[in-house]
Amino acid sequence: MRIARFSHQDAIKYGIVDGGDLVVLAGDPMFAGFDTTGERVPLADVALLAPVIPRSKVVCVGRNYRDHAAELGNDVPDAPMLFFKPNTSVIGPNDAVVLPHGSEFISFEGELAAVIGRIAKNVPAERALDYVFGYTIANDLTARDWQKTDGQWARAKGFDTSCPLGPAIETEFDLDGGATITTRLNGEVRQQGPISDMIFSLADVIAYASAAFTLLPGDVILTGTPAGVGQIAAGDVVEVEISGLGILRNPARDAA
Ligand SMILES: NC(=O)N[C@@H](O)C(=O)O
Repeated sequence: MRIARFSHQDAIKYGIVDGGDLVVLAGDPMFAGFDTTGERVPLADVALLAPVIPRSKVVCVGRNYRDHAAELGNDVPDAPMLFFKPNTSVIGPNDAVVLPHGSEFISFEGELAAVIGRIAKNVPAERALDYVFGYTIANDLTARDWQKTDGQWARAKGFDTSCPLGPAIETEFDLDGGATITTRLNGEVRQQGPISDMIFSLADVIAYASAAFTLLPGDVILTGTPAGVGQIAAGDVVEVEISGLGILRNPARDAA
């Protein structure tokens, strides 16, 4: 089932994608279940939004693909290397990435994202995927220069608009189905890597994270990026495609 969050006639709604239409849901499916209102809205008539605004946090994993760690001259970690992005960094499909003043190098990083559906604390890896509501696409935009100079990654990873999510949440996505992440910059393929290359599985990451902090319904986990990251500039368009989840497209512009 593919679930979208969208604006239509000045209202924010949730809906199940059904061909070219959205079957409107009575409320936020994460909290209100899947009752529908019976209303159908053409997809062409709506503006897709980020499929979820994380309740508390976006948890990210760094250097979870060997080839990406290597391309930046980094070793792979012994355990999932976690960092956060604030929910104020989240934007939706087609929203502009605003390149922050003061950074000379914003990099795209295409990633698979998981949306947590139940409160998760001290969850063992064997049961971790039971806590996943669904899957979507993310772009872990990074101020590479601040990442080097600041020491801590709060600014480099958390600036406004640094976390595009979308286009929708897929509740039936096969993690072992051979999906690949493809990132295109202005139509040119820059990243292409199978999610099977992840060093730490999503289940490992949920178990590791939930041992330290509680994951809430609506929290999002970014699972790392494969090799091929690069700079994005004003006027560019970046697309991240994951087979089975669609395409997340975002233009970039300079801050006013
Ligand atoms: N270099 C860097 O920040 N990478 C991480 O975000 C990652 O590995 O996905």
